[in-house]
Order: sequence, then structure tokens, then C-alpha cells
Amino acid sequence: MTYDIQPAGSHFIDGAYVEDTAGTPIPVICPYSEKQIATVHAATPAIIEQALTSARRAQKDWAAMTGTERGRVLRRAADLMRERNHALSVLETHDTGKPLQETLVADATSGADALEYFGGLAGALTGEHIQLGEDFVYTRREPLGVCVGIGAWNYPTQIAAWKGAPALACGNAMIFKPSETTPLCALKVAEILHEAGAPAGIYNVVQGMGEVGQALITDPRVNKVSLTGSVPTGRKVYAAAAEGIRHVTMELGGKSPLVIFDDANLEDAVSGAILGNFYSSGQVCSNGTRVFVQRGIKQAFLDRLTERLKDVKMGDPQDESVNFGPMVSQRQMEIVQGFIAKGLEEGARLVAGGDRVGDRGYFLQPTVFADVTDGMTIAQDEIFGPVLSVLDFDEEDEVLARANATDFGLAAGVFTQDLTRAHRMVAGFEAGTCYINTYNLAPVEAPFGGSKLSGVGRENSKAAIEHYSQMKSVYVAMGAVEAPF
Ligand SMILES: NC(=O)C1=CN([C@@H]2O[C@H](COP(=O)(O)OP(=O)(O)OC[C@H]3O[C@@H](n4cnc5c(N)ncnc54)[C@H](O)[C@@H]3O)[C@@H](O)[C@H]2O)C=CC1
Repeated sequence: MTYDIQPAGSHFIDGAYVEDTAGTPIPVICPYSEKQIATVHAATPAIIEQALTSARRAQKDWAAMTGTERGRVLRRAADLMRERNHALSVLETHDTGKPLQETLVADATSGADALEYFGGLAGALTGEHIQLGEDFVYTRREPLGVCVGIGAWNYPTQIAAWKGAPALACGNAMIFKPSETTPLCALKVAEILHEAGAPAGIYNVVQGMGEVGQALITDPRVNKVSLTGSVPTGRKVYAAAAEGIRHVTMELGGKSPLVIFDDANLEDAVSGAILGNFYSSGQVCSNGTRVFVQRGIKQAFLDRLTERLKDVKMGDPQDESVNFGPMVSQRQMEIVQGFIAKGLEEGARLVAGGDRVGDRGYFLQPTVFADVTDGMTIAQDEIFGPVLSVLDFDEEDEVLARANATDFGLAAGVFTQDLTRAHRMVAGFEAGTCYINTYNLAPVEAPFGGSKLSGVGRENSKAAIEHYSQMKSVYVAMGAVEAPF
């Protein structure tokens, strides 16, 4: 099967596509052709109201089903997603510009993993029994209610599923607002869930910019918000959620360290640096963009890295042999070009790349800077593009302190053959996800999330259940009630 690029309606509400052309038009631009390939409209107040009303209504019945019944729907949706992986990947490649080679293995498949995993857990969600002499307490694990998910543009299918799967497993309804830059794929996730048997209204998708997100998260009928986005947006969304004391999960940005000791397997370390900087053209939140290389292997590392960059193949991202796509948008390309200029201006040594490629498609060369120092802008700010900075170091204590000298705390990695040093390093890293001798894997079975400014809460794994459900304690007295008078 193939999907039409232009969706049947901008929004998916109450089990069907809906449209309201009174909303601001949002052009969908293909990052390769730079052509407009579809148009959706931002949700109007009437659309937002429809989404909230239907989610609220649907949630009660969904929560009343058994976990096994809910899980069956999610697992069916996982199967449909895998069957349609190719069509979903083609669509996501149109939307994001990421090479089909990547979207085929890392987007809908990862979304399907989440649906399958949480589908399996749904029937196993329980409270506990606490005996207190003859009396006892039992706890009920209950859903939060209506959850709002707000997505970034780099993994639109995956994010829509990663938020939807645990929310639905716990008996919540979800209203998902994709990024206005990549609005297409979440609609397919909604369609698939509906086809798999999710009741109308349990997973709605509405389009729009920040205002639509704000309108959703400030509505008193909303109980939780989960955002994947930048730190500045996280601050606004967290503050708005605080007004109503709503539950939050914040998956925000990063500036993660990747530390390579001179005893590391060089080839693996270079592979880790490539995965942590150039996959998805560098548009990955957990990227290890500050690559600390111990002085003894610095030159060998740079030589091998630049050698391997010769295998980069840019071109039409729908061509499966292409392994490096354009940036998601002209704006993102210009932001990254600004950082490259800043790196040069502040004295970093350009070892590879640095330029735009061609005049069609938002392609930037994979870029490597050496001799980067801690204070440089490219070593401090999240770039969200294919820019790798190599920083030199000598000692373990020194590099750990420098690795942690950032307000972010999403991820961190270490390459070394010394087992005890690897574990010492990860114990010392101030980050939510750490890697030893690899980088950037995010299996659904493992918690994923940040510390410090990179966020609160965890996605995936059993940990996500705590963020989409709440415990009710029930005290049961077996004897007479004692009172002072
Ligand atoms: N920690 C994680 O899991 C991930 C984090 N990210 C982070 O996301 C950022 C890149 O994505 P962008 O889409 O550019 O982020 P962004 O912060 O500009 O937008 C994220 C989403 O928030 C919405 N939004 C913006 N203002 C809002 C407001 N006031 N109220 C409610 N919603 C609002 C946007 O419409 C969009 O859907 C990077 O900083 C990256 O590190 C990206 C992927 C994964």
C-alpha cells in the first residue's frame, strides 16, 4: 500500500478525519524538493473543543475495559503498523527528509515496538495489598484521564506512538498535537489505532502551532501533558501545566558528552561518534555532540572519522541507498549554518564539511570541528544538526567534570576497554541515559529521559506507567472504629 501525501482531513477526531479550513493554513514542505506537498490547517477553537469533548467522553469506557482488552487493541495496532511500515516510512521521509534507509528501521518500527510492549503490559497493571494487622490497604492503579501529547519534528511517527501507547495502556485518552513542521504521520497512527479497535475519541490528533498546544494544556479537562521539544518550549509548557497542577513529562534538548579514552576500540568509537552526530542529519535530541577524545588518539580518531565520511551518500532520501538526508526545513538549516559560522569565528578548526550542498534541498555537509574548547558556543548550545565538535582531554577526573559542566543532562557515552573505568564514568555522568561502547540506541524496554534542563519523567519501559497512572489508596477497617469521644 501507499499513502496519499495530502491527508483526507487535517485532524483525526472521534474516529474520523475532520477539516476546518477556517484554521491557519500550514504548508507541508518536502525538505528534498523544497516543494509544498500538502496543506493542513491549524485547529480552530471549534476543533479543539471537539477533540476535548470526544476524548473526555471516550476515556471513561476505555478505562472500564480490562487491561487485557486494551492491550489487545494496542498489539493489533502494532501488527498493522509493521504491515504498513513501508508506506509509513515513505510518508515520514516526505515529511522529515530523513533517508528511507533510516525511516524503514527506526520510526514506525519503534512506534510498533511501543504499542506491542505497552499492549503486553496493559493486562499486568495492578495495585497492591498492604496488610496492617487485621485491617488492610489496597491500592488501585487508575488512569489520569485526558492526556495531551505534543511532538517535535524529528521522529513524528515514533513520538506519536511512544506517547500514545503507555497513555492508552493505562486507560487514558490522548490528544496528540504533532509539530507543525511534520504534521502527516501522527494522523496515520490515529487511523491505525482506530482500525485496530480503539474506540472513537481515544486517540485524537489536532494540528497547529504553539497556540493550539497552549489551548489544550490550559483546558481544565486535561490531566496531563507530555512534551517532546526544546528547553524554551518546555519552560512554557511546564509553567502552563503548573497552573492546573497537571502531571507532566518533559523530553527536552541536550548537549551530550561522548568520551573516548585512548584504549577504546577506535573503529567502534568512530562508529559511535557517527551514530551520535550524523544519524538523521544530526537532528536527534540525545546526540553526543561534545566528543571528548583523549589526546593520545586524537589524530588517529580524526583521520579515521574523515575517512569514513567519504561514504556519506546524499541525494533523494526516498532512494534507499542514500544515507544522509537534508535538514528538516530551511529554518533549521539556517540555524545550523549560523552555528557553523560561530564555530569558525570563535577559532575552532574545521576538519570536514561546513557548507551547504547544492542549491536544492536543505542539505548540509557532515561537519567536524577539532580543537574546540569548553567555552565556545558550539560546545555549549544545542545545534540540532550535523556538527560534531572534538574536544581534547588528558585525565578521567578532568573529563568527567567537563562532561558534566552543562545545564543539559539527556545522555552521555563512554568508549573504553577498561570495564571499571566505564562503570565509574557512567556513575558520575549527570544524564538520564548512558552508553558504554555504543551510542544512541533507544529500545522501548529501557527508560528514556533527561536530568537537569533536559527534562522530567521517563518515556518507555515500566517507568512510563508511573507517568500515565496514579495510585488510589483504600483503607479497609475490619473492626470497630475507635474515636476520642
Ligand atoms: N528529549 C527528547 O526525547 C527529544 C527532544 N527533542 C528536542 O526538541 C527540539 C526540536 O524540536 P522542535 O519541534 O523544534 O521543538 P519546539 O520546542 O520548537 O516545538 C516542540 C513542540 O511544541 C509545540 N509548542 C511550541 N510552543 C508551544 C507552547 N507555547 N505551548 C505548547 N506547545 C508549544 C510546537 O508546536 C511543537 O509541536 C530540540 O531541542 C530537541 O532536543 C527532540 C526529540 C526528542
